[in-house]
Amino acid sequence: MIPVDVHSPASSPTVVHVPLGERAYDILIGRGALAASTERIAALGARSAMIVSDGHVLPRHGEALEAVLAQAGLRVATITVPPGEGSKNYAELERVSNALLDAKIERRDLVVALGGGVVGDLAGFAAAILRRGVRFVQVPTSLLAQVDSSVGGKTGINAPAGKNLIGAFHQPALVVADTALLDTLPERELRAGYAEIVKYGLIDDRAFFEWCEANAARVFAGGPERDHAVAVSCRAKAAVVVEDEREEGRRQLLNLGHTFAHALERIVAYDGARLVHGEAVAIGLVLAYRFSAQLGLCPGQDAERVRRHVAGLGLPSSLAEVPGGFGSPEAILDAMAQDKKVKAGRLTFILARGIGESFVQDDVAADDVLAFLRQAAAEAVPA
Ligand SMILES: NC(=O)c1ccc[n+]([C@@H]2O[C@H](COP(=O)([O-])OP(=O)(O)OC[C@H]3O[C@@H](n4cnc5c(N)ncnc54)[C@H](O)[C@@H]3O)[C@@H](O)[C@H]2O)c1
Ligand SMILES: O=C(O)C(=O)C[C@@H](O)[C@H](O)[C@H](O)COP(=O)(O)O
Ligand SMILES: [Zn+2]
Repeated sequence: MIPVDVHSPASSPTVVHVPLGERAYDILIGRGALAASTERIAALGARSAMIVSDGHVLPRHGEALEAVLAQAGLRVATITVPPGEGSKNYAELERVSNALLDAKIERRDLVVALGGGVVGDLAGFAAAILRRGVRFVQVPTSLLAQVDSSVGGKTGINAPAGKNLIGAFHQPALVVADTALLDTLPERELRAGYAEIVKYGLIDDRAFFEWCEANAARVFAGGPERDHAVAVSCRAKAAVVVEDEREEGRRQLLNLGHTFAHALERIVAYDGARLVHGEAVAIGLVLAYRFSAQLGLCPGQDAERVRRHVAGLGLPSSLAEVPGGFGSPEAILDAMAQDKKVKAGRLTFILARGIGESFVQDDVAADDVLAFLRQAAAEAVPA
């Protein structure tokens, strides 16, 4: 089964349906999607909702969401967490869970995540474990969250040992990706989110990568290209999730670049002032292609083309660009041992035979990884 676009009259949101049986849901995409979602939310039949947001997003978009929820007939409570990756931890999970219990949120009520991927992952995980599973709605407000984290049901928090190591699969009941909410997103976060867009081209859609090369500036500027990129990304992600919801096979492709990225995020101790997730992914995508080229799997020109595109947009593309340093090749390899794709102690990487031709490679030799990391570490920042 593949996700289905439901055609609607002009100016209505684009609807991508995610056909996951009893866990099926819709993604509403476009400017004004939030205001247009009242009936959909009312149809979920909840009595109460608790908005989980952060201190940057709530003051900008909280009122609009509260109005929609109230119009849908829901009683509304709110909790905020500090902005940034540091909130994906046990302490915030406990605080959010207790707030949900204090508000007497029941299984059929709604946890509504209003924010970027941090809020979505944290609130989604709280919903997954509260009363052994409460419904939740994603209202993603960062580009990254609209194109990736709000779809697919991966929820969780970080552990000192590694990224997203404590979590659960818990699908949302609805995703409302109102692209107008991105108008307040800082430029750095917009760029970081773009890394997860171009990832879909690199995974299996060369034509979309070429579209990205031609249109990245317009995606940053807003307008129809941005909405198009969000819709293409959601469709691409939904197609993979529908095929392999719990990441036993093909879904691992969505992890392209992430074995490197998550290791770097642990090394910077989830300090977004140094590196945010999308920036780590940008470096990881370039390294995954360069590693593939070093192993003789991928033409060097393709790896260079990926690097040029990423670097040309002002995203970091090398280890040397990790602010404050990346530790050492050995530290990166050590962090990779906690990757969730590890099987029987052996590393799995997403590698590529070319642009749009990625594949899952189990049993990658640690010596090959270390040799590559040593070479990548020795290089200066590329021109
Ligand atoms: N579950 C998944 O499938 C999945 C996929 C990709 C990434 N992730 C996770 O997502 C997280 C990264 O998400 P992110 O990049 O959205 O980070 P984020 O949630 O920290 O948001 C980035 C920053 O932008 C601010 N912000 C968000 N929306 C805004 C808006 N409209 N206006 C003004 N400020 C706004 C936030 O307050 C924050 O400071 C990471 O933890 C990553 O692991 C999860
Ligand atoms: O949805 C997925 O599957 C992904 O891998 C998407 C990634 O962009 C995302 O960063 C995800 O959270 C990584 O998952 P993890 O299982 O490697 O923690
Ligand atoms: Zn990611």
